[in-house]
Amino acid sequence: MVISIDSPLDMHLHLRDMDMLDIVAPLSAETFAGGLVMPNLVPPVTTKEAVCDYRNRICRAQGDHCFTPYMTLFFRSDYRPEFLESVKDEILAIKLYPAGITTNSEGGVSGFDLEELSPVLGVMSDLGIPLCVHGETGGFVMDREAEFIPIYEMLAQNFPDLKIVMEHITTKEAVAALDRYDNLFATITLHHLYITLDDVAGGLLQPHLFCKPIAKRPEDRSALLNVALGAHPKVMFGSDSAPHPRDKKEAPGCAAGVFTAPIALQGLAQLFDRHGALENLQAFVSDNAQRIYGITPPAKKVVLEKTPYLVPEIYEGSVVPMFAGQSLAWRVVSAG
Ligand SMILES: NC(=O)N[C@@H](CC(=O)O)C(=O)O
Ligand SMILES: [Zn+2]
Ligand SMILES: [Zn+2]
Repeated sequence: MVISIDSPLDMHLHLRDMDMLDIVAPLSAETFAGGLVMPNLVPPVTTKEAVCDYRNRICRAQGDHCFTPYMTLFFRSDYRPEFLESVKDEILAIKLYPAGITTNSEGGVSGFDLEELSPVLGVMSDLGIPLCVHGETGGFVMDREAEFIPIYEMLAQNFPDLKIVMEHITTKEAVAALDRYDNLFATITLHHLYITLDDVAGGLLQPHLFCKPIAKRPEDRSALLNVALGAHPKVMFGSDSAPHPRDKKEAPGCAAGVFTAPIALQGLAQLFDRHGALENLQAFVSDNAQRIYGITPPAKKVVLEKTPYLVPEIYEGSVVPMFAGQSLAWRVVSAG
């Protein structure tokens, strides 16, 4: 069996910098037509110059693959309106992190005081710049996302014209919030469609499946599967592919992040096929994002075939993917 996907998009992607960028950028660019590139570098991407320089480094690293890096800026509440106006054509979204909640988020916001956030959110709304959010509180780790939903609601109510993307959702509470506000959208990762906390910590600890937000309960995964497999019009694929060097994962103090970019389309094809939902994969992995963000990615046809594919144990001796050493039921035959 063969399927083809037009211009697959990864709307939440960590490409990192330097050596890691050189390893992972070509892997995303090989099978995806574009991706929303996260700004949590060290230091974070907070100036127009940093956005443009980073885009140039990505384009150099991706080789001759046809791939559009859609850039983001790291949210700060002290951005001036003139700055936002001057940077708006270089970015697709601004990404907000609560301070210290995930990898390289120390420079994020330390509270959700509307008065403090309003000036920047108001200008973003006027300029049509979407807001992407890592939505977790500092509460108990399994409750962090559900506790954050009232903050999403407060933002959605106060800025009805601002598009707000709940990034990498993991709970049934986040799925339920989607339909309560016209301006709330979400990305869903591959790993959160496959795993629960049991897969991470139910047996021997699996560092390569450890990420923020942590994988949740079976009923949460079911809620995510329901909207992803049904290609709910407000959800998009965002891998949250978050590579870390192997020695930072297989270590005490394991870094958070699952590396999925090179196996994401194969993993999605296997999942949608298993659930008899292959006809919805195109919408989940491209069409919904095109409509939500108003983008037209480069034309790229990716052909997948139902033939076993052995996932590499490691890339460039450095970074271990999800499903390392395991066989997936689908392989990429061609992309271009
Ligand atoms: N998801 C993760 O566990 N890690 C991401 C950060 C993020 O997306 O929260 C990373 O940059 O490593
Ligand atoms: Zn995040
Ligand atoms: Zn991320």
